[in-house]
This record gives sequence, structure tokens and C-alpha cells, in this order.
Amino acid sequence: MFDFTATYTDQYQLAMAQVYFENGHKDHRSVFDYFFRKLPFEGGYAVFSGLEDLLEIIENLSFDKKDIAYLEQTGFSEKFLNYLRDFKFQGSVYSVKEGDVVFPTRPVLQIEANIIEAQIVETLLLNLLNFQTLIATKASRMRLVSGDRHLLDFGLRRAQGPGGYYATRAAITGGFDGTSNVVAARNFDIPVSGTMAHSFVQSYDNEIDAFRSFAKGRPENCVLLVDTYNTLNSGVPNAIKIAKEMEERGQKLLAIRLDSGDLAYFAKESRKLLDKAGLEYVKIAASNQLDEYVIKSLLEQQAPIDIFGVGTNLVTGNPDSALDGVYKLAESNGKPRIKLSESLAKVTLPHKKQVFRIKNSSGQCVGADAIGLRSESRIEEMFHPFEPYKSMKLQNFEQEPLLHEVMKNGKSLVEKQSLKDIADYSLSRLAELPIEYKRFNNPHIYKVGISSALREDRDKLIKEYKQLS
Ligand SMILES: Nc1ncnc2c1ncn2[C@@H]1O[C@H](COP(=O)(O)OP(=O)(O)OP(=O)(O)O)[C@@H](O)[C@H]1O
Ligand SMILES: O=P(O)(O)OC[C@H]1O[C@H](OP(=O)(O)OP(=O)(O)O)[C@H](O)[C@@H]1O
Ligand SMILES: O=C(O)c1cccnc1
Repeated sequence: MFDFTATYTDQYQLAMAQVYFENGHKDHRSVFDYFFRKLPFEGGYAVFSGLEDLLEIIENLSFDKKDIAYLEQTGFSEKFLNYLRDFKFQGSVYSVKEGDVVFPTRPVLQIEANIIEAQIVETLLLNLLNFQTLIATKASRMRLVSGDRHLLDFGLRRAQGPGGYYATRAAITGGFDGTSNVVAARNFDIPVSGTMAHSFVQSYDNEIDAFRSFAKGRPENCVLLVDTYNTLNSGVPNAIKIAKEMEERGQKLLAIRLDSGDLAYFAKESRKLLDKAGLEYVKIAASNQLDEYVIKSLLEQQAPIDIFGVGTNLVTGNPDSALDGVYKLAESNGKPRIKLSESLAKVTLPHKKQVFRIKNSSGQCVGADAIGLRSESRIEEMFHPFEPYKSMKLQNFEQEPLLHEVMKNGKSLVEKQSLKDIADYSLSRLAELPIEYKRFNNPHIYKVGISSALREDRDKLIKEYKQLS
């Protein structure tokens, strides 16, 4: 869709890269962690999304002629530009599987590459993963409250510009069933569908003529929008007449759509009218500024709505405009690295790492992930990162390693999956998560701890760097 080249980055990455290049650091192997610090929507979990796109894009990343000419104009050195002409990401990536549930402060993904490659892909990585993870999380919250009702993404017109393209992909990984977004549906192989706009009804002299011509022209999966003039006095009765005409032609009206007013009331009244006319099979779709709270409330009111069309609140991640994912250096040229901060929670973790999901013997997640060194295959006890007396013994638990090598020497190791497979995987991971982490109000806080080996090394580094400063 968008033509990604290696200039899809922030200028400072290239400035640092030139200096690494000219100071003989270009082959320094570096390890970076991708993680976020705060869960969106005051929720208890996030759904990781965007990995396949990221791998596909970085596998093919290069600077084209126009990029090089532009960088020349903006003052980059000739020698460095010659190096960039042959730039290719040749590093490795370790990551949580796309669709998994993830939590703050623990690595979701690690990049190992020479320092120039690792810096150049940082912005792209954060841009793709932060956005898609935000939207997939929002979608997943709507999926959780909707049971098996159909969820459709209607958001392209309300999205932050072309971001709507990836928002649709993320919505599907988070559990939506389909989209109105034609280009995303085509490129990501997503079920596409749609109803009709008010303008269509308005453009005819009367509602019934509009419905009749639409039903004749597009009888397959036909949905009639019933709220342009008067939902219960004209929209639904007219839709019933058209449904009966369709029956005479051996066709079936799929649904009516409600787009304003009290959706619970109108859905109940419309259902009664449809059923009374023997049209039990005609479904009810609803739209209009829906989100997880409105859907939950509508279902608590027993609104007989089968299909929800969601736009604005889904694709903009309302009310959270961004996920605060960051990319921090953990190792450079064979040495562990740390970033100190006044705020303890912002001190980073050095080294190549592994993250373990802690589970009981029946495979149920107990609400904890433990971070260890990559060389550790199990963790005996995990410690609160900064509260020395808080710890949890892990000997009796199952420990599932979450970071898998997904790219080696610049080649992706993951087989392309359908978005439906990613969404199914996400649902299965959510099912392992106890309900307390999934509620909307004050969800339980998921524990993230570190192994004693990692804690020891981190504390040693903190001391060393404090002495230097
Ligand atoms: N029964 C309901 N319970 C909870 N929320 C609802 C219910 N019905 C509608 N809503 C939600 O209330 C919000 C506002 O709806 P409201 O009826 O005020 O405006 P409207 O129908 O958009 O008006 P307009 O006719 O101008 O389109 C929307 O987000 C809608 O999804
Ligand atoms: O409310 P959202 O969750 O953002 O969902 C998308 C909205 O976009 C459409 O309205 P719009 O007025 O743009 O077009 P219309 O003429 O088809 O109603 C649709 O009818 C929904 O109300
Ligand atoms: O198909 C629809 O009904 C639709 C599509 C986009 C936005 N609103 C509604």
C-alpha cells in the first residue's frame, strides 16, 4: 500500500548512523527491547499486533535512488551514503507471537543487529507496532463484550488519514469479523461488506423506491438503512414490504440497519415488527458512535442486535491516542547496557532476555510473566523489579517462553498466517487469562518480575554507572 523505504525513519537515526559509521562502530552488534509502559484504555491487557507487517517491510527495506539524492542534499557524507546504497537489514528478531496478550514493562520483541541497522528500523517498528497494538486491543475489548455477534469495522472515513488501512488490519487481529474498507480487505484478505448510506435513501423521492431499487440491484447480503425519516413508522414497515417482495423472487433480506436514536428501544421494537411479519431471519445491525461500553450496555438492555458497525472509536483508539511503546538499548558490542532514571520504573533492563508466562498445571495463566536472561531456561523465583521484598516462587509452575526467533540474518522465519488465524490465536490466549484481567473497571494488575540473575546484573550496572556519574 504505502511504499516503505528506509527513509521511513526519524532524522536522528541517520545522524547517529553516520557517526557510528565514521567512528568504526558500524559492526557493533546491538540488542534493543521493544516494550510499553502503560496499558491503554485503563485495561488489564493489550493484544500484540503488527508483527507480520513489520517483518515483511524490514525484510525488503532499502534506500532507493531518490532517498540517496535527498539525503545527499540534506548534508550526509558521501562515504556514508555509499554504505546506505547497499543497506539491508540483516539482523535477528525475537518476538512474542502476533495476537498474544502482552503486558507493560516486559519485552514484547527484541532486535539484534548491527547498531546502524537497529537504529534505522526503530521508528518504523514503533510506528507499526504501537498503532496496531492499540487498535487490536480496542477491537479485542469489543469482541469480549459482543460474544458471537458480528463486528464490522466502518472506520476508514474517521481514521487518522491513511492510518485507517492498518487500523482495519489490527481490528481483525483483535477479533472483528469484517470491514467496509475495500483496499484493506483486498490486500489483507478480509471479508468485506457494507450496507447503504442515508444519501441513497434521500436521493429517491421516497424511501420505499430507494429500498426497492437497492434490493433489486444488490439482493445478495442486502441491508436496508431504516432511520432516514422515521424508523418505526416508515423505515421498518417499508423494509418489511421489500423483504416480502424479495421472498416472492426467492431472495432474502439480510438485515436492517439502525443508525440513530435509542438503539436498544429501536432494536426491540423493530424486532417485534419483523417477527410479526414472519421475518425472524432478518437481522438487525446497529451503528452510531459505538464502543465497548455502549455495546456492553446495549446487550445488558437485551437489545436484539446481531451486527455492530463501529467506526470512530475503533480506528482512533479513542480515548487513548497512542500506545507508549519504546525501544531501548540492552546490549552493545557484547556489553550489557542500561539507562538510568530518577523514576525507578524507567530504568531499563540489560542483556538478551527471555520472558516466561507463568501457568498452573492446567495451563491457566496465573497473572504473571517473568523476565530472565536468554540463557535461563526456567526461573526459580521472580522478584519485583524495584521492591526488594516482593517475590514469587515459581518452582511449581509451568513456564512458557514467549519470545521466539522470528527473523534470522534479515530473513523472516514466520509462515504467513491469515488474519483469522491470528485472531483465533488471540482469542485462545485471552481465554487463558483469568477474568479479573479482562474486566473494564479496575482490572487486576498483571505481575511482571525479573529473575535473580537479571536483577543481580542490572544492580551491578546501576552501581557502575552511578559511580561514573
Ligand atoms: N439504548 C442505548 N443505550 C446506551 N447507549 C445508547 C443507546 N442508544 C444509543 N446509544 C448511544 O448513545 C450515543 C448518542 O446517541 P443519541 O441518541 O444521543 O444521538 P443520535 O442518535 O446520534 O442523534 P442523531 O439523530 O442526531 O443521529 C451514541 O453513541 C449511541 O451509540
Ligand atoms: O459512528 P461511527 O462509529 O464513527 O461509525 C461510522 C458512521 O459512519 C456512517 O455515518 P456517516 O454520517 O458518515 O454516513 P451515512 O450518510 O452513511 O450515515 C455510519 O452511518 C455510522 O454512523
Ligand atoms: O456499510 C456501511 O453501512 C457503512 C460503511 C462505512 C461507514 N458507515 C457505514
